[in-house]
Amino acid sequence: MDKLTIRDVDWQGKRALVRVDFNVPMDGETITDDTRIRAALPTIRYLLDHGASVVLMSHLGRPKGERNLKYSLRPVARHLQALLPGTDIRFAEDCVGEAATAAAQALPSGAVLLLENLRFHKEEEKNDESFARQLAQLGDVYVNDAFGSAHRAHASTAGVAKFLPAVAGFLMEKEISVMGGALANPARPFVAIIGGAKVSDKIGVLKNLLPKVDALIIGGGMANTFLAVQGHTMGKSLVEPEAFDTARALLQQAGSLGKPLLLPVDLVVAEAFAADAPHAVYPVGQVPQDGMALDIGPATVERYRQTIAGAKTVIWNGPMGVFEMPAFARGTIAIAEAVAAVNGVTIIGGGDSVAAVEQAGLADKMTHVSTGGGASLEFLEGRELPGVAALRDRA
Ligand SMILES: Nc1ncnc2c1ncn2[C@@H]1O[C@H](COP(=O)(O)OP(=O)(O)O)[C@@H](O)[C@H]1O
Ligand SMILES: O=C(OP(=O)(O)O)[C@H](O)COP(=O)(O)O
Ligand SMILES: [Mg+2]
Repeated sequence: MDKLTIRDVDWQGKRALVRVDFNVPMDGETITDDTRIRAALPTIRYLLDHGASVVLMSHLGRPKGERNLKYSLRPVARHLQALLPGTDIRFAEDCVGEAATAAAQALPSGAVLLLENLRFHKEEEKNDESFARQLAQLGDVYVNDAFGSAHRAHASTAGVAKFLPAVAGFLMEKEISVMGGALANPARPFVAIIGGAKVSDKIGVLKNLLPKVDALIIGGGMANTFLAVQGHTMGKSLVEPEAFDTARALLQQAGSLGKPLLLPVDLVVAEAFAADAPHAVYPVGQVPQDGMALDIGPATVERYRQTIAGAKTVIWNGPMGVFEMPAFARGTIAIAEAVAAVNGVTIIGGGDSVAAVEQAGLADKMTHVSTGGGASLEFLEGRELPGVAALRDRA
């Protein structure tokens, strides 16, 4: 990587302001997968071992600029304490203002302060300059270790780098080098699998991804929008009409490139978005008016499995269904098994996708488990990520 890293800084007596991606999947106050927290530990440990104090900042979920304790990072601070026993871990109720400033100033070397959710302030996602300056006041050197958020140009991922020396953490460095290496000249067939719920967020990436891959497999919430564009009734399923034009253009692009773009042929349809909702398998086109497609069906799994089995490189982001509910986890687990069995390079990324693969016990069967979903897609697209661009170039 052509960026400075934490190895290039003398940390003795300095306060490191570190952007991490602690946007972990939660069930109430329980962290259901702590991969993203554990992935930041090498950076945190290095800084502490080299005489720094560490101020951590992150977002959690999408609280839309308002303080909402449902999205508090306090449970994450407790978990971090369990992962780093013997380390002084503190928590500040706000990421800016008096509470944050006083706590940062009082922080002795060897101690860690986690700030409350950055997205409790609308200025974060707006990349507001004065908000970025307030964050910058909390440290001497800025470290970005939040690969999972590096595709966002927010105050904590980009703006803050204007006001402090800015370097990469070990996770950021590792993600960029592993993904860059594996995908620079991918062995073929190269198959991308895309699912999940951030449809309008991620659909734009597919346009640049399609020419690079040999087949594009679409499942999960993402598939519903494509099926709707093809004229199928989707009942009460997650569908994003604002993404219809992009989906239509992609179907055309796939046709003119002669690239297989695989969509579900059957779906697991539930009567409600609930773990115990009555559900049944329906062929695409027969989803009842009041039904919700919450997983791909068995015939779809079989088709996807065949394409995956022949792949030499696979990149996967986004679960095939609402895997958090066991009744709708089958498609995701079956696809995870198919990817795990591939004799080639397999990269799975995304906070929720990684949780699903961990839950299936298949994470160590993958070549690389990335902390970034949207970030890895944009990286793969060939874009320079704003969170990386903002860091200091190696001279
Ligand atoms: N058919 C579907 N309808 C609604 N939500 C879905 C569907 N399929 C998958 N999801 C949801 O998508 C979420 C993950 O999406 P996303 O955040 O884009 O993936 P990742 O975190 O892996 O990048 C999961 O919480 C899952 O329940
Ligand atoms: O969870 C994340 O991305 P992912 O769901 O694509 O893996 C990142 O923390 C970014 O979150 P955001 O998509 O709300 O900016
Ligand atoms: Mg996610």
